[in-house]
Amino acid sequence: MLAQVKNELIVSCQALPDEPLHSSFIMSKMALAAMEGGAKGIRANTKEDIIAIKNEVALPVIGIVKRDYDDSDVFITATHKEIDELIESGCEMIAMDATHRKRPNGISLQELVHYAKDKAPNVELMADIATLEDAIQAEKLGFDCISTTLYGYTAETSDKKLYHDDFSFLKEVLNKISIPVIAEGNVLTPEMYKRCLALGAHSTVVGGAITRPRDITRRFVEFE
Ligand SMILES: CC(=O)N[C@H](C=O)[C@@H](O)[C@H](O)[C@H](O)COP(=O)(O)O
Repeated sequence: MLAQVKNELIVSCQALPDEPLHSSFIMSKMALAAMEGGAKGIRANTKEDIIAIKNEVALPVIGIVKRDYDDSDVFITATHKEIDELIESGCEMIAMDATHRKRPNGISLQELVHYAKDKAPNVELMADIATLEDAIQAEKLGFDCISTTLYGYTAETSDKKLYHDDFSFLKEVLNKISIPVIAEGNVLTPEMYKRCLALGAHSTVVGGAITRPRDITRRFVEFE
C-alpha cells in the first residue's frame, strides 16, 4: 500500500455511532466519491465498514477499529481482538495507537506488533503517534510507517494542532524518522494538503474536511 499512496491523497471515511452518517453503506459511497475524486487510498474504521468499502472501490485500505476500554485511554486498535478483526477485513494496512500510554490489560505495543506481523506478514503496519518519542519508538519496533494521527488528541498534546507553526511537528518527525511519515489530523484545506506533501510527507490522510459534513457545516456557521 505504501508504494501506491506515495505523494497521493488518502481519504478517511469514518462515522462513529453518534454521527449522522454512521453506516457501512454510506461509508462505502463516501469511499466511491473519494476514489472518483482522485484519492488513492482509504482509511476506515471497523471490519464491517472495510468490507463494504472493499466491495465498492478497488483502493488499498488502512484499517482501524476504534473501541473504548475502561482501563485505558487507548482506543485505536488497542488489543489483539481488534487486530484479528482487521486481518479478517482484508485491509492492506493496519493502523494502531503507538503512543506511550498504557494499553488495556497492560498489553505492550511490542507484543501487538509481533502478533500482527506473525499472523499477517503481508499487512503493513502504521503507527498512530502523538509525540516525537512515540515516533522514534515505533520505528524501532518495526512499524512500516508513522502517522501524526494522535498529535493534538492526547493529554500531553491537547493544545496542539498539526498545522500550527507551519506544520512544525510534522517537520520535526520528518527530520528524525527514516521510515515513511504520513501527515494526518486537521488537514483542512487543499493548501494544507499540498504543504504536507511539499514538506516531505509520504502521503496525507484527510478525513473530516471531506467526509464529515456536520463538521464542515459547523465551520461555516461558526466562522467569524
Ligand atoms: C484522533 C482520531 O480519533 N482520529 C481518527 C483516526 O482514525 C479519525 O477520527 C480522523 O478522522 C482521522 O485521523 C483523519 O483526521 P481528520 O478527520 O482530522 O482529517
